Amino acid sequence: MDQVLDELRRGIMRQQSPFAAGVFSLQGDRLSLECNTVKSSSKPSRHGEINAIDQACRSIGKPNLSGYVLVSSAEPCPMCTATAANANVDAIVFGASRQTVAEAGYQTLQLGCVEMIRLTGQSISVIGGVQSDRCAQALLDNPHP
Ligand SMILES: Nc1nc2[nH]cnc2c(=O)[nH]1
Repeated sequence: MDQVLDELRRGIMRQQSPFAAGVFSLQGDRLSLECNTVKSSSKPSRHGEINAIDQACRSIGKPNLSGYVLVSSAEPCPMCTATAANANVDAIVFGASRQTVAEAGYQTLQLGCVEMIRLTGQSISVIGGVQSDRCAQALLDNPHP
């Protein structure tokens, strides 16, 4: 999560929204580390998690991340959770909750990551609240304009 928070700060310095994510092996080796690029790309789908999943798949040359974990600074939205499930990640780890994302003024679809994974029927572990104070602070310090 430390690396993800560093990437979030790099994104803020590039005038991006305060979200970042990475894909790591179960041993902790990094496959990708990306920030949200919705603003610079004008594409609503360019969440940090989508960028990290895309880059991770590109780096291994296949759209399958089984054996890998998605780590995100904030609770993945349904779009990102579905993409992680499509890529067969083993687990999703996140920091700030969707309630904090909403509190900072960013749009959130009120379907939680755990509920979304349950709907997929896949057995993907979800661990929320990791370094949640630091992740929440990064959002609240950089609210939606
Ligand atoms: N988790 C997450 N929530 C968001 N809400 C708006 N953008 C993002 C993003 O990149 N990640």
